[in-house]
Amino acid sequence: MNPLPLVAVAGSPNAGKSALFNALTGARQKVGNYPGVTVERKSGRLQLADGRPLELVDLPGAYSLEPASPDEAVTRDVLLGQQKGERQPDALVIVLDASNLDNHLRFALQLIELGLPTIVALNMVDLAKRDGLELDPSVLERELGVPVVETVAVRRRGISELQGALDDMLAAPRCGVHESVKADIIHLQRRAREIAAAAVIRETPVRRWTHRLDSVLLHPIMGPVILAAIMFVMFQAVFAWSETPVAWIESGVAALSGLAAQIIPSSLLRSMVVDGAIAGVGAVITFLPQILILFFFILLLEGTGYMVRAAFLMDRVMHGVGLSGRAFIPLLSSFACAVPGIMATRTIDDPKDRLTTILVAPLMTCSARLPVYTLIIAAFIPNTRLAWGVGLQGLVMFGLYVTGIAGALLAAFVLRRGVLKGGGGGFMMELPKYQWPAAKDVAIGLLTRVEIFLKRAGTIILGTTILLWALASFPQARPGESQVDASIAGKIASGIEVVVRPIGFNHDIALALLPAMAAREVAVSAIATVYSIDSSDETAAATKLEDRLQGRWSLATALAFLAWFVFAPQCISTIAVTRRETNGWKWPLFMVSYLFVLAYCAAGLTYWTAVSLGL
Ligand SMILES: Nc1nc2c(ncn2[C@@H]2O[C@H](COP(=O)(O)OP(=O)(O)OP(=O)(O)O)[C@@H](O)[C@H]2O)c(=O)[nH]1
Ligand SMILES: [Mg+2]
Repeated sequence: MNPLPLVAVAGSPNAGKSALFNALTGARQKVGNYPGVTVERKSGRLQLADGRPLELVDLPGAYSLEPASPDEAVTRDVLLGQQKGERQPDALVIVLDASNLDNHLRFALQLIELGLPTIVALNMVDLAKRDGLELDPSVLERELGVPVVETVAVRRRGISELQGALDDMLAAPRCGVHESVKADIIHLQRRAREIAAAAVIRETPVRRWTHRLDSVLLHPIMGPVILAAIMFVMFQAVFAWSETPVAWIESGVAALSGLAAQIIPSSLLRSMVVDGAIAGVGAVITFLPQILILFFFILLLEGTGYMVRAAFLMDRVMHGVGLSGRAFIPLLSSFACAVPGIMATRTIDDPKDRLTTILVAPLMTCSARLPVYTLIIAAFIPNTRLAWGVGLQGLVMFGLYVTGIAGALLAAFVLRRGVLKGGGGGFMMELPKYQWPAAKDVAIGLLTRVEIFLKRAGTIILGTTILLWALASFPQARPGESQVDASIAGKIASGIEVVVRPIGFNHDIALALLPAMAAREVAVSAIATVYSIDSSDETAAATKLEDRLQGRWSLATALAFLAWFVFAPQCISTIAVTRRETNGWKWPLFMVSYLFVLAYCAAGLTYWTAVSLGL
């Protein structure tokens, strides 16, 4: 059978390839206003006018066919048909950023030279126009020898024209120009500049907006102040905006729990559903609004192009500790989850640089820590307003994030002077133009978060919680004895408690630590489940988790627990992805050990400081 025609979407970073891919296939690839968003090939289907299907692949952006980093190598291998288990594409769609034409044409010229049937999508013409730049696509068509279609991927403008051009091209494949450009980079650059200059119809010299904004946002003093202010507002919002939706979810969970208790006759099954599944998973689900608020901000900052400026501002600090500017984006992604963050280090070319970034990535506060932080903060930090209406709870959260970042910088500093000594690459990425983020991108980003979160809750968190419920329910306690203390889980926890008592941890925490390795949120569901099992009477079951914690833990213990979670590598997926990305067990083991040691010391230090302060 004839395989589907395979068409690759290729071009320089941040040209809008993924946006165009999404517009053509209806897929939901991540789109963000900075280079290096896509680091793996992704494929999708679309239909040609005659009903034939076509396979489209979205590739990581590259500056040339000579790869500088692992993600660019993926692009080269796919395009040259050297990727294992994959055929060479039958045709190409090259995406160009109209307002950055000479830079992007350089790679395009190399691609056209491959001799595959090619279409050029002259993308982002809206931004070019906004900045006073008008281009003539027919000149480009003539110079490049391939069809050129103007597009605005995010508004779906030019998409049907592009689809038409694909139809024509696949009906009668026609190769690109053969007038070979000398392949060395100087010649390519010169030729690219000539073509770009020839295509200009009108250009107003001011690229106004970007310059004006950058003079403020990248200002050596104002810049960092604004960055800190933005982060600060973000964490305030996490608490300030979430109250109402959290209350809704809480009452929903309570209603469900009551309903289940009514329907299911008193039995082990009822305990499993009410104390295990609903109490445990319900306690975690409550934190969805906070996570979404945080991501709303992150998506806005990514979409506007501000994130790369933040990287730029941080570049000096990063260099100071021996990380490259390129480490910023992977570390930033790690605020969502260290797994994609560690994968994103493929954009870093220097191996030691990359390894350092991988090893410190788990110190960035991932969204799985948010439920743990929020629960403890809500229970132990009073909701008071300090000067200028700043909330204390948000301030503590901000502090935890900053501690994680400081820990990462410190760890990188030590690693770069010890085991991973060596020069760092100084590559800084180009700054994208500012723009309003597309509402759809933000919506898709949030939806993806909801999906990921609910999937985790329904699988790994539910599974671990039920397992813990079983371990905490058997063997059954004799009358007068606490069920949890009598159970297998209780016995294991007592063993762990011996190790963690010096840093102020109690039996509850010892019990939560092991299952929380599956996912950090399980710390919350584990505590909720255990309390639920231990309080058989109805009034206690209605008490909020926070209130029960207040009754059982000291403030010093709670703070030590927070400090532990800033550092501890409580996540099997992170360990697994580190093993995969470093091809062996050496580095993941190293990572786990140093992080546990750090966590233990930090928690101990916090506990004893708090105790000596009389908290
Ligand atoms: N105004 C405007 N913005 C666009 C257009 N196409 C893409 N964008 C935006 O440009 C940014 C980059 O788009 P992506 O699709 O992530 O770019 P990419 O080429 O896949 O980038 P990498 O995966 O990093 O190589 C995003 O913020 C998009 O929303 C366009 O035609 N007009
Ligand atoms: Mg992309």
